[in-house]
Amino acid sequence: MAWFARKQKNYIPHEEAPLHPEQSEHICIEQVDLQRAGDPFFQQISLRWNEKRVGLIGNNGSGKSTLVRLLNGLMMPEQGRVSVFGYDTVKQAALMPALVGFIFQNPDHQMIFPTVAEELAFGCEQLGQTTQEARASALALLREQGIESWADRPVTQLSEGQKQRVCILAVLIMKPRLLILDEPFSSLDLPTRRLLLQLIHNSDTHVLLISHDLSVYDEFDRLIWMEKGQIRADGTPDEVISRYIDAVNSSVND
Ligand SMILES: Nc1ncnc2c1ncn2[C@@H]1O[C@H](COP(=O)(O)OP(=O)(O)OP(=O)(O)O)[C@@H](O)[C@H]1O
Repeated sequence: MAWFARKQKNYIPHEEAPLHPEQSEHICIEQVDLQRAGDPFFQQISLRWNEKRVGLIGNNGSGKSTLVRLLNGLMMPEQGRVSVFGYDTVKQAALMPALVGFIFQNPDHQMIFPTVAEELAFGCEQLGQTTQEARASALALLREQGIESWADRPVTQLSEGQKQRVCILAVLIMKPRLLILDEPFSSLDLPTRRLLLQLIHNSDTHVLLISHDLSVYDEFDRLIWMEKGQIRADGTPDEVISRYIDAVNSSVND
């Protein structure tokens, strides 16, 4: 939610957030109930993790997007509690935009500035930098990525993959502690997908990635498989992918 985080008027950099008595290294979903379209969807769902690279898979409608929206405060549990590193997503909702960066499938829904450098610089200004400092930080990041020549390019003239790369950089420059990506690669070719995966792996933030392309989870620490609003499996990517493929094969053969 680059756009969401960066449009917050009362943005509080998480380094300045008051210490919470329950500050923790974990992301926790505790006994959460939630309805969708008036029907119970999550019932007493619980999850807890602190691994750096976590994936989320499941068929269409299984609840992946709903689950990640609980983590950035875009949705609120009806029962139970959701906390990110000890910060309650409801009671401390104002901190979520700084703690949790969000990337959607469609970069056009996230970009709000005319040029690449402005898109990146805005996040730095939110962190308290002056306009000049923010532009210098944006240029430094573009240089580090080998794409300094993009600085003054209009974002409308970038390809989908280039836009998604800028969106990811615009979120990473704000140093969120958790980066959530909801189907970020679906319209991208293989080389761009690999480049963006590398970018994610090189960052030291916690990552939660939703993808229908199972090959992206190769180097992930943990994979969670959702089905009909429940956790069907949770383990290493190899274990969970093999169980998922078996289930898909047996449902196709039924
Ligand atoms: N805006 C909405 N209003 C009401 N119900 C919704 C809405 N969006 C999704 N749902 C319902 O919530 C449930 C979970 O959907 P969700 O989008 O979380 O699934 P998903 O696993 O992310 O699916 P996909 O892989 O298709 O993106 C589904 O039953 C869906 O019909």
